[in-house]
Amino acid sequence: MIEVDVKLKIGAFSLDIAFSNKANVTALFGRSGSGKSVTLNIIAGLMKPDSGYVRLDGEPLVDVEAGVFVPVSRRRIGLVFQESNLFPHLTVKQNLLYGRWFAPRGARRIDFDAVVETLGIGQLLSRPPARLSGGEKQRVAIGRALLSCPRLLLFDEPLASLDMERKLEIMPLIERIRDEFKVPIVYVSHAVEEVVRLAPCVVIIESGRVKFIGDPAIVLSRLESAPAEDRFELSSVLTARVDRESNGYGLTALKHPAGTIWLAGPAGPVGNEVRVVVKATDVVLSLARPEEISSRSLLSGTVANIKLDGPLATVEIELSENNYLLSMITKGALEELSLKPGSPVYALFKSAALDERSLGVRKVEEMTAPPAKADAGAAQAAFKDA
Ligand SMILES: Nc1ncnc2c1ncn2[C@@H]1O[C@H](COP(=O)(O)OP(=O)(O)OP(=O)(O)O)[C@@H](O)[C@H]1O
Repeated sequence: MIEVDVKLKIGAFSLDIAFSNKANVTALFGRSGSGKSVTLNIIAGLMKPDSGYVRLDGEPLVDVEAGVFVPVSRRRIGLVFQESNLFPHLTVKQNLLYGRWFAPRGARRIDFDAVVETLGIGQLLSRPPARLSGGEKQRVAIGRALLSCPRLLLFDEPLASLDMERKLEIMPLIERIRDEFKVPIVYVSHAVEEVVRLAPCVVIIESGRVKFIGDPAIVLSRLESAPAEDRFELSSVLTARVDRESNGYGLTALKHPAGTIWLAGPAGPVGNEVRVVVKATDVVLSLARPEEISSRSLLSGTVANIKLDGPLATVEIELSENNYLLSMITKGALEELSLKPGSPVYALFKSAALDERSLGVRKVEEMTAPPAKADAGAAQAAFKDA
């Protein structure tokens, strides 16, 4: 359990953050300059708050009023930054052992070989960091942090400097650390996909304050709590179940209470619960059920709220209880459709706009039996069902 209640003024910026969370991963999410890294630095002990406390499992790491400040070296917190910060003069193995050196003898519960195996870095042990790719460096940095047998791992945008392929390699490793090594994590990220996949709890930070805290699937999809990102970042999270494994066209039908979502790839076995991220700019609204249209996913709902911003409008659609979808359309379209709270609407988006890779189901052959006969007739029937 992490408890944070701190205030800090640095120059013109003032931070006043309070949250507590029992979940294994807490994501800190917010736009650039909102105070995520300062919060992380206070938890790590790299910055001292003006007032307040940080507690880990009830034990204060800092408590200004009580005069407690545990120095960084004694907090037993593992840090992983955007840049791996490996020691250039040490080999991978020496970098890893350096992390281990920080773990008190009695607390070395995390096994060197298990970490090397989990992170897939066995073949890199004798190399210097200069001979590693960006993704490999990050894996070693995660290993070094893990081998210090930390009580808490802090990740500050660990995937931000990597390309999509590398991100998709490392995300499952962070999931394994979360699930197998059971070290609690505080994870700073700008990426909705990372937050949704890794964290059951997100803290939305805006201008140094906590704006909302809760399940990312709810918090990120509501107008009142969605972070004030630029419009291309605004996304909703839909929770659905695999209804049918891939049809003849390789699409997977996901059952959502408001309709069917078609995903352009695998999503695991029938019944598997998945969360898909839909960008607000990808969602089209219609008053009538559209026919003969290329968009595959069609959900029905009711307009809950509307926020105007210059020539654009963000429409929040209630799909089912605690299930919302944001759509960004033009103000002109909003007026032409006479949309207002309570209006029934259909929301459409293209399967091609959904990134099935962020679900973490990568090997089609492992998850889905090949279709007995991928004939076009069966596939078209599947489409009609949708
Ligand atoms: N050491 C410092 N001295 C002065 N101001 C600082 C210092 N560190 C951070 N700030 C300021 O505090 C504010 C919050 O910075 P912070 O790095 O926490 O933002 P962030 O949310 O992590 O942003 P990003 O996503 O871009 O990393 C910014 O206005 C920043 O300029």
